[in-house]
Amino acid sequence: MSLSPLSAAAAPQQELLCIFGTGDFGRSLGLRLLQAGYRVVYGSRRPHSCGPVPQGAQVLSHAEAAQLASLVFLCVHRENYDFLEALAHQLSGKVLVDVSNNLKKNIYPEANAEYLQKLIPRGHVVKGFNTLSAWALQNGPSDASRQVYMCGNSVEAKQAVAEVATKLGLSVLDRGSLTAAREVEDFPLELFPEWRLPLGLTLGLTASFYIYLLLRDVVYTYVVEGKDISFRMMVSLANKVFPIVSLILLALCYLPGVIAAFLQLYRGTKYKRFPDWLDRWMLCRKHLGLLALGFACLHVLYTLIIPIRYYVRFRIAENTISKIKENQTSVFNTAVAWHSDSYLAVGILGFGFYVLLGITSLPSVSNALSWREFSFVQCVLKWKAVKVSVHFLL
Ligand SMILES: NC(=O)C1=CN([C@@H]2O[C@H](COP(=O)(O)OP(=O)(O)OC[C@H]3O[C@@H](n4cnc5c(N)ncnc54)[C@H](OP(=O)(O)O)[C@@H]3O)[C@@H](O)[C@H]2O)C=CC1
Ligand SMILES: [Cu+2]
Repeated sequence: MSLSPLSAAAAPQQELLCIFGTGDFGRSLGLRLLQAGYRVVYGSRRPHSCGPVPQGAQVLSHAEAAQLASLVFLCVHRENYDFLEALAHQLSGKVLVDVSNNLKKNIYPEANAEYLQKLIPRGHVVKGFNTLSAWALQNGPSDASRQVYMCGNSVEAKQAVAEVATKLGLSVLDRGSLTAAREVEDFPLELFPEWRLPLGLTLGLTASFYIYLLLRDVVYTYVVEGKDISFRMMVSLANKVFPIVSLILLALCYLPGVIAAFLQLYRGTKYKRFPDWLDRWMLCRKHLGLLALGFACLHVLYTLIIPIRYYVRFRIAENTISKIKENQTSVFNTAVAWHSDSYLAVGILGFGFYVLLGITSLPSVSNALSWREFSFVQCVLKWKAVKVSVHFLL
C-alpha cells in the first residue's frame, strides 16, 4: 500500500530531544520518548563506554548533544551539576528540564532547579517530571502516577515541556514560577512524614494495651491462681487489643473534625487558620482512619479464627459432655442476650452514623447546604460517631 500524499505530509521530521545522563531515569525517559515518536540523543561523559541505551538513541558528548536539540532533560544528580558550568555557552537559550530529587528536605540552601538556573543563567529552566519514577516511566504510568508537576519562569519553555509530557500520556499541573521548585522537589519526600505520627501512635497504643492485658490476664492469673494460660497470648489477647486500638484510632480520626467544626461555628467564619496542633491532627485523619480499618479487619479475622481453636472446641465439648453426664440443661441467660444484642445495636447505629457522614460529605449534598449548616451537621454526626466508638470501648 502506498502512502497517500496527505499522510506523507503529516509525518514531518520527528523532533530531537536531548538527555544528559545515561542512568536509570535517563534510559527510562529516553525509551518512552522514542516510543512517543521523538528522536533522542544522549549526552554522556563517556559516549563510547556508557551503559546500554534504548535502541534508536544516539550517544554523544554533552557539548555535541546539547547543540543538536533545543530541549535538554538533565537526568543527573544535583551533586554532579558542576560540569554544566563549562557548557553554559552551548546551553544558553535552551529549555533545561531539571528532574532531580533530593534524599532529604532542606539539605541545600536553594532548590536544585534554582541552582541550575544560577549555573546557566541564560538557559530556560523548567522543574518537572521528578514525581515520576524510572520504573513507572518504563512500565507506563498508572493512573496515580500520571500527574506531573511543573514550574518555571519562561512560559514558552513550560509550554514546550508540557507538550512533551502530554505526548507521553502524562497530565501536567503547572505550579507557577521557579520559586515553586522547592515545593515541587519536596513532593516525592512527602509520602512518609504524614504516616509517621499515626504509625507511632498505633504502635504505642498496641504495645501498651498488649502489655497491660498480658499483666492483667496472664501474669496475674499465673501468680494468684497458679494457672498457666500463656497460650492465649497469640490469639485471644491479640484479639482484645485490636478492637481497642481500632476504636481509639477511629475516635481520634473523627474528633479533630468535631473540634474544627465547633471552632468554625464558634468563630463564625471558616476562613481563619486552625491552631497548629489541630492542623497537624487534621492532616493525619485519613491515615488514622485507614489504620483503624486495618485493625478492625484483623479483629474480624481473629474472631473468625477463634471458634476453630483447640481450646474453644475442647471447652464446648467438655461442657456438653458434663451436662449430659449429669443429665442437666442450662438456663437461657436473658442478661447475656440483652448485653450482646445491645452491643450489636450500638454497632449498627454507629455504622449508620458513618454512612450518614459519608453522604453529607458528597459534593452534591454539601454544596446544597450553607457552610454553617454543613459544619453543624458534620459536628453533630462526628460527635455521635466518636461517642459510639467510645461506647463500644467501654
Ligand atoms: N531513578 C528514579 O526513579 C528517579 C530519578 N530522578 C532524578 O533523576 C536523576 C538521575 O537519577 P538516576 O538516573 O536514578 O541516577 P543514576 O545514578 O542511575 O544516573 C545518573 C547519571 O548521571 C551521570 N553522571 C554521574 N556522575 C556524573 C558526573 N560527575 N558528571 C556528569 N554526569 C554524571 C551518569 O551518566 P553518564 O555516565 O552517561 O555521564 C549517570 O548514569 C537524579 O537527579 C534523580 O534525582 C527523579 C525521579 C525518579
Ligand atoms: Cu469485637
